[in-house]
Amino acid sequence: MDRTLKNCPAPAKLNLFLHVTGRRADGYHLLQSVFQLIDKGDVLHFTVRDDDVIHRSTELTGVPAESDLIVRAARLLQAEAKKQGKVAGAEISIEKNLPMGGGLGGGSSDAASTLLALNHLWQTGLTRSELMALGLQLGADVPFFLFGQNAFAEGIGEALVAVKTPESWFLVIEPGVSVPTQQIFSSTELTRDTKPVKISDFSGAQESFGKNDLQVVAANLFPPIADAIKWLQQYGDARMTGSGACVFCPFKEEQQVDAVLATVPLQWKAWKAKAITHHPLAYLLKS
Ligand SMILES: C[C@](O)(CO)[C@H](O)COP(=O)(O)OP(=O)(O)OC[C@H]1O[C@@H](n2ccc(N)nc2=O)[C@H](O)[C@@H]1O
Ligand SMILES: Nc1ncnc2c1ncn2[C@@H]1O[C@H](COP(=O)(O)OP(=O)(O)OP(=O)(O)O)[C@@H](O)[C@H]1O
Repeated sequence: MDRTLKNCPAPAKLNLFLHVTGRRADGYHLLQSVFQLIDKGDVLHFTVRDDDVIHRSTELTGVPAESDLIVRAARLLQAEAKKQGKVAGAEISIEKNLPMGGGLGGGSSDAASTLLALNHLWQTGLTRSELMALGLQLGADVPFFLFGQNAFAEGIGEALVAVKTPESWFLVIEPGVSVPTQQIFSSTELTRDTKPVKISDFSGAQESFGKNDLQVVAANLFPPIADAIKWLQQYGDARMTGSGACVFCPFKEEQQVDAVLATVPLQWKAWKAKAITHHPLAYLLKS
């Protein structure tokens, strides 16, 4: 039985497009989006404890341990372990690389990797769909990371179908602001009536498909987002991911990204990432 899992990746996602098609009675929005995994993310380390303490050994500025999605994910799974009569505790440390409030799904991916790693270490044996149901309690983006591959998402983001996406490189700009997702979704400026599309519309598109309906709202509220989009649009179809703040542009070749990366104004942090097809921890659920 493994007692440690070190260097567990928690990859980021990009929303290749994000359409808001309606609103549920509880205020959550109906979306259509394609979620793309990329080879950049946070890194988590887990060690099983002999007691039932869940301890986060890394400080995360602005995120107390009890509200950290990592700790909350561990506690949800611990409750399942307890039902099985198990004593389940863990020591967890984090290398946080993704910006918070960046639209890259960092916190959600951390939570998903925690569920995958601890389900393995504690031998709780939950299935993928059981973990996805637990994850949805933590946030609309968590089920996607547990799904394990690029997906066309509907519902509030939890109804997922695997989709093939182009082999791409991305240039990502962090505009230096943190966007509260709830503020964007609750804006009176947000349009909520984009006409529903079919997966085949996305798959059959030769060029970049759709738009991000949250972008206009976020860019108006946070001018650095508008500035980053305007700058990156010189090189292609630049757009925002999720509710922002990060902005990305796809390229076919790595050399093209490198060339543009070298010219990004110093005011922004920018990096390149490659599209990946599967979640790097997906193997934990295969056996
Ligand atoms: C914008 C996206 O990142 C796109 O992938 C997600 O829809 C947001 O996912 P998330 O960060 O996991 O979001 P949650 O933590 O579940 O929700 C944050 C807030 O965003 C709003 N929210 C979120 C998802 C959704 N489909 N409709 C919403 O209206 C709700 O007001 C909610 O209070
Ligand atoms: N482990 C965590 N990592 C990052 N943020 C966390 C974590 N746990 C809780 N949070 C809280 O969640 C908020 C949103 O963080 P996150 O980085 O996931 O945003 P995001 O990338 O915009 O996500 P999304 O694309 O899902 O909207 C943070 O501002 C922070 O308060």
